[in-house]
Amino acid sequence: MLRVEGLDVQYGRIRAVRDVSLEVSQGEIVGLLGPNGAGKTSTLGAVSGRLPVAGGRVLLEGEQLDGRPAEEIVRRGVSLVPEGRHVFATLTVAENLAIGATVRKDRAQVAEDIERQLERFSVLRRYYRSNAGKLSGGEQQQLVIARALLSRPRLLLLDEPSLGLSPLLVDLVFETIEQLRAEGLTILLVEQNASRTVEVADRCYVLRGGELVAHAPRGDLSPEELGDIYLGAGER
Ligand SMILES: Nc1ncnc2c1ncn2[C@@H]1O[C@H](COP(=O)(O)OP(=O)(O)OP(=O)(O)O)[C@@H](O)[C@H]1O
Repeated sequence: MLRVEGLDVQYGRIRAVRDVSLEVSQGEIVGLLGPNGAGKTSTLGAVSGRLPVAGGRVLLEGEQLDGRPAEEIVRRGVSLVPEGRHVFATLTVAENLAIGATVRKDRAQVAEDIERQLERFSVLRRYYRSNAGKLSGGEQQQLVIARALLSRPRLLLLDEPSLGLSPLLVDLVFETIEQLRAEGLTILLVEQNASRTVEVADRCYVLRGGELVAHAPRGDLSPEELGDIYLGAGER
């Protein structure tokens, strides 16, 4: 479904991603692991059109995504849940959800999809008319995932969804990821929580210093390799 070929991403003269190639097939959960500053967020930025591609190509089902505006990429079925749970704090949960559906015209189905997300994340129903800024971190994470789903993506890009959450909420996030895959979604999951990611992902890529250093199917990343990722992260 997604093919990234020889991707380079630059911030001025800083090369954040160098010659990265990866693939995500339909129905897969693919993990993208690596320590702070490895280039994971920059890779998702380039795929989602939020950052310019300095070199290489990004293809969705064979069609070129790089060079297209971010909104068109959403319309083509790729939705990003950015790092840091960026909700619109002064808007209600309802308004935040509606923003996720702005690329769609099928209003009746949007209403059905909102209902489906409120069933999935019951806390969002409870706070539907409250300002999103009042939600806890875990609740905001549920809101940004639900908001991303409202564009009806075929490919979901998740950037560190479990970061800073309590163990119970980390469980909820990973359960949600597995549920979404069961519903037919394809997922590229950026995480520093390597041990949980290798449990759910069909395959994992490991980035370090902007370069791809490993690619392994489920079960193929050794404890030593995982340990390296953690050590590289420098915080666990
Ligand atoms: N806006 C920016 N301007 C300049 N350099 C940046 C910018 N954003 C990221 N970088 C640099 O690009 C490199 C890759 O950063 P990136 O955020 O993609 O890594 P990451 O693997 O997602 O790490 P993290 O887990 O900390 O988000 C780092 O060296 C970082 O300092």
